[in-house]
Amino acid sequence: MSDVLELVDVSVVREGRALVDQVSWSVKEGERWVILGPNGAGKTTLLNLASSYLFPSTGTVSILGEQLGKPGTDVFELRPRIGVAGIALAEKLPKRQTVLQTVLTAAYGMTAAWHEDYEDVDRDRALAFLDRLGMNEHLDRRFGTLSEGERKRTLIARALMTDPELLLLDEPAAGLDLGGREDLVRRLGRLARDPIAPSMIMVTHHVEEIAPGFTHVLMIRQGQVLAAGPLELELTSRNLSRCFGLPLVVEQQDDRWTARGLPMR
Ligand SMILES: Nc1ncnc2c1ncn2[C@@H]1O[C@H](COP(=O)(O)OP(=O)(O)OP(=O)(O)O)[C@@H](O)[C@H]1O
Repeated sequence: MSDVLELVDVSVVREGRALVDQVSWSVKEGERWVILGPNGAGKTTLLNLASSYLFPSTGTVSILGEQLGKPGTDVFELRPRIGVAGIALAEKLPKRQTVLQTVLTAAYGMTAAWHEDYEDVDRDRALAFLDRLGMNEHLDRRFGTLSEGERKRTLIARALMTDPELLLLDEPAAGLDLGGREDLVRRLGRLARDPIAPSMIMVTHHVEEIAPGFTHVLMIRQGQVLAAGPLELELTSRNLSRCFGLPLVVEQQDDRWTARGLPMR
């Protein structure tokens, strides 16, 4: 299996502080990774490196075989090969655009609808992804009027539009109610178990949001990797407690994970 993402001794330094500190990490084709860590740990910084929007201060980052900053690597050719669904993108998308237009514009690497002559094949693809994400009843709704859950599902459909080789999800279940979260976890699970779906990296704050089909976890604290490897080996009470800095018990049941703090004495 080839490397979809490879970080070697990567640091990102801002104002004299390492937001990501000497991180080495590799993601192979077909793997589905979860990044866990407390607020400010460096999760989004890792995702920004993986999306080619941030370059490391030191160390090397290679995405889909292309090393960032190396002569010959063109990030504008690389970016359409990476699907990104996150809050930062949602803020850039026009609120008056319909759900269908929001997904269709991704086929042309744009955020806004410039022209209406999209090809039927693109329209069919957009409709198929929206159906898969349970959005086919909302095709003509304006993006700005969607609920948090509907917005999140639209963004994932949009991220899939360019047929990416790597899919990056930044807290896809944040702000969802219990039903919305469970619906999204089921849909992400179906995507994660699809052998032709892209390699995936998802940032989350909660182990309950890890969908069945995810294979690996990276735990980060204060910019440093505490654990990285297969979920079954690394998502342990010991590692999670070290990561979040308090005693936690993690359990797995029927392909789902839960975590809780131990009572105070
Ligand atoms: N441009 C910057 N200059 C200085 N500090 C920054 C900059 N960008 C981010 N930081 C800091 O770097 C640290 C890591 O940020 P990052 O957004 O990667 O964390 P995170 O793990 O995603 O956090 P959260 O869970 O709160 O979203 C934080 O302390 C943040 O305040």
